[in-house]
Amino acid sequence: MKYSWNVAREAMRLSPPGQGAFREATTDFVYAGFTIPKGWKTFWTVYSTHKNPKYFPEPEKFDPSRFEGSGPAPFTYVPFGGGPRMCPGREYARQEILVFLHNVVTKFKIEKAIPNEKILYHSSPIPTKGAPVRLQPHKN
Ligand code: HEM
Repeated sequence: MKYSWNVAREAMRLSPPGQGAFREATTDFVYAGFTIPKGWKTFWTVYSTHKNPKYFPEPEKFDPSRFEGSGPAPFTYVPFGGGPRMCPGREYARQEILVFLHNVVTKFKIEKAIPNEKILYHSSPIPTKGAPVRLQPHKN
């Protein structure tokens, strides 16, 4: 189910379920010209990392082929975080997403009821109208 997972990954790139997390600087460091002193709280963001055109050309375009081959460079695609505190539920989430996708796609034609529905980001992305869909069972 490589292609299905690439589709899911591209969806999580454009609309990450989690927006990032806090970290405490364990030492003084300089990032992009800013000095971050030891002990400061920092927030790493998933959303802006995923939209970096250096790593994701045409970042607004939905393109699952980005994940083919060796895929994005390390720490440029981080829906589950990275490093020692990376999401321990990521493999379970992958299985859940793929099982759900498989059942919906093989059984139904799915269509958004509100094509350009707005998404609000209250930490997690929330479709303003609840993302209603029309499902039509396949004929065969
Ligand atoms: C699409 C689904 C999910 C996404 C996008 C997601 C994303 C994340 C992110 C971004 C973090 C922070 C990682 C960091 O600070 O570096 C995290 C942490 C965590 N996630 Fe998930 N997660 C998902 C599903 C799950 C599931 C299904 C579970 C459990 C069954 C889970 C359990 C946890 C736990 C316990 C942490 C804290 C880890 C720590 O601080 O050491 N997550 N997740």
